[in-house]
Amino acid sequence: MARIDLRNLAHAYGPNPQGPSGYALKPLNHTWEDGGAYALLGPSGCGKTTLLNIISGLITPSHGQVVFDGVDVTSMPTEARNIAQVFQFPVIYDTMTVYDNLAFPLRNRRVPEPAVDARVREIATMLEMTDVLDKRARGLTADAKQKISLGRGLVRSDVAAILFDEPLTVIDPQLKWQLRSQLKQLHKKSGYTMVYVTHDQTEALTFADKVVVMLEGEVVQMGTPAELFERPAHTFVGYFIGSPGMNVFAADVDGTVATVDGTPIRLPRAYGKAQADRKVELGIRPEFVRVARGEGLPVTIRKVEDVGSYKIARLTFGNREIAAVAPEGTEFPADGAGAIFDPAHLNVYVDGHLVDGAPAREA
Ligand SMILES: Nc1ncnc2c1ncn2[C@@H]1O[C@H](COP(=O)(O)OP(=O)(O)OP(=O)(O)O)[C@@H](O)[C@H]1O
Repeated sequence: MARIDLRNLAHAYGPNPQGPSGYALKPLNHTWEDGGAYALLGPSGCGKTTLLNIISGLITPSHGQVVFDGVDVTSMPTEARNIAQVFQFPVIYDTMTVYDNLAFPLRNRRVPEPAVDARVREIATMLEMTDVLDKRARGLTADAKQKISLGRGLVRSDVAAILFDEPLTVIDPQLKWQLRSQLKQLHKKSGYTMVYVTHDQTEALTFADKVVVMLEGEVVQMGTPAELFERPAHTFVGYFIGSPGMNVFAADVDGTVATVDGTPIRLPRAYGKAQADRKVELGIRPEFVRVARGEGLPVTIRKVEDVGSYKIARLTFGNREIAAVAPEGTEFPADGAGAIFDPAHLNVYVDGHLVDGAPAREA
C-alpha cells in the first residue's frame, strides 16, 4: 500500500489552456495517507475521473507530479504503478469462468496455485459468488459481471492502491448497499489505500474516511464526513452534502452582526467588512434552525414535510427559502413563526469560501 502525494498537479486536455477555465483539473497539492479510504465526490464534469486517471497513469498530467511512497511515478505507465482499478462497467474475460477471472491478476504475477485458490475463494465468499465460480462469465447478469470486476480489483494484496471509478453504477440498489458495506469492511480489515470516485453523497460518506469534494476542476474541501457536515469550507459543499442541503443567503456582515433584509443576526465571531464587490453569504444547516412563535427572523411556514423520523419545515423569509429540520412530533406555530439560528453553527462565506472570524470580544 502507498501514501500518495499530489504535487502542483494540474491538467488541461487542450494544448493552450486560456485561464483557469481551460483546466479540467486546477492546481492541486494533497497527501493521501497510506491505508486511507478516500472518496472523490462531485457533480458530472468536475474532474473526478481526470484525477483518478492521473493517479492510475491512464493520463499524464500537464503539470506537476504524482508520488507513490516518495517515488515520482508521473511518467510511469499504469502497469508499472502496481495499482488495481475498477471501472463503471465490467472489464472481464467473458469466455473464462468466474474462478479464472478472479484468479487472473494473481496468476499473472505468478502467485502459487494454493495461494491463488485461497484468495479467490475468500473474495468469492465476500462477493457471495461461490456458487457460480465454475460458470462462464458470459452467461451472467450485468450485476454479477460487475461483481467479478470488483473481485478482480480486490484480489491482489500487494497493490499500491485500489482505484474505483463509480463501480456500483450498474448494480441494483439493494445489492449496492450490501457491496458498499462489504468494501468498507474489506478496507478496515486489509488497510488498502482506496480511492473511490462517485457523484453520490451517500456512497461517498459511507465508504470514505475522508471525502474530497470537487467542483469545476478544483478540490473545494477534503475532510471527514463530520467535518464536511459541520464546517463546509465552500457553499457548494454545504448544498451538495446533506439532505436538505445547507441554507445559504446573502447578508451584510460587519463585526459580530449580520444583517439579512434589515434584520440583524448575531454571529459567534467577528468579521471585517468585506469589499463591496465581494459576495457575502451566511450558511446554516437546516438541523441548526429552530422554529418558534414570536422569536427570531420572522418567517412564513410554506409547508411541513414529514419524512418519517423527522420533519422538514419549508420557510420563506421575504423571497428567500429556508429549510429547518425538527424532530418527529414537533408542532409548528400556526402564525407569528420565527426562525432561530444556532449561532455556533452559523458560517460566513465570501465568494463561496468559508471565512474564519476572530473571537468576538464581550461588549
Ligand atoms: N478526453 C477528454 N478530452 C477533452 N476534455 C475532456 C476529456 N475527458 C474529460 N474532459 C473534460 O474534462 C472535464 C472533467 O471531466 P471528468 O470526466 O474528469 O469529470 P467527472 O467529474 O469524472 O465527470 P463524470 O462524473 O461525468 O464522469 C469535463 O469538462 C470534461 O468534458
